[in-house]
Amino acid sequence: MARFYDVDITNPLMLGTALYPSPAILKDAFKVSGAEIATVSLRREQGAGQDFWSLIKSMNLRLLPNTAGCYSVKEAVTTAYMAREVFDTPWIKLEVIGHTDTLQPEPFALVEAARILSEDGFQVFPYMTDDLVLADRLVEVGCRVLMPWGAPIGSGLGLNNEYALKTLRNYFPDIPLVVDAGIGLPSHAARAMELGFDAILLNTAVAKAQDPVKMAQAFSLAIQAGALGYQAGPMEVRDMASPSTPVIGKAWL
Ligand SMILES: CC(=O)[C@@H](O)[C@H](O)COP(=O)(O)O
Repeated sequence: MARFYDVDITNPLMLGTALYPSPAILKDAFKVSGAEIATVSLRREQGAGQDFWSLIKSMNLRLLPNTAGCYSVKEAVTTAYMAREVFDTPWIKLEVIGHTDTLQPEPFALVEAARILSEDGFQVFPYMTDDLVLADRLVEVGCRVLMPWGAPIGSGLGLNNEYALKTLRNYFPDIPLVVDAGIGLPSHAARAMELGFDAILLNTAVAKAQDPVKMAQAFSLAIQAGALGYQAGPMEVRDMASPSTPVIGKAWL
């Protein structure tokens, strides 16, 4: 179970709502995944029409509005205020993009926007790189959840820097950590959970799968397996072989 600000979540899979082949497939993917949280983009889905929003509403999900597509503090903060108004939630997935090709977050603007929003009562989920110092600054300005990327949005590359993700886990044992973006396969998500992450946010890998509903189920199972593996306490990895069959009594043969 993860706790985001004052909300307990039983299913650690968070799904995006973009790029699905149809609204019916989106709905079935969410259903089969058991995801409780959906991220929605006020800006991106502005043209989606009333049917899209009615569908999202009917699915009874907790919404995490995002500031996708924002490139400055001003844009992100303005979008966050609009999202709070429209969705009536203090939650905001804060994206301030700094690079058009990699969609890498702009760390300085991210911290500044997170500071402004946290001071005004928002509960900020910052989409960030996996940088330890950036994480420190975000916590200093009030973030109580961190969302480092696995890899660039939509790339499907998985966990590009496991060392950095492990470092974040070690240094922030009490802050819920979510891998957000770049996940391509269920095994990537399982691995992040094995590292002790609290949840996974993904979109493209499910929406762009040949069978999004089946893929949503695969992710759900993989995340559950990874979380159980972490909780079970994995064995210590060694460089040397160690026989798994007892050797006692071998001399008698
Ligand atoms: C939907 C959303 O918020 C994305 O910006 C998110 O970061 C997911 O990324 P992927 O599409 O790579 O899973």
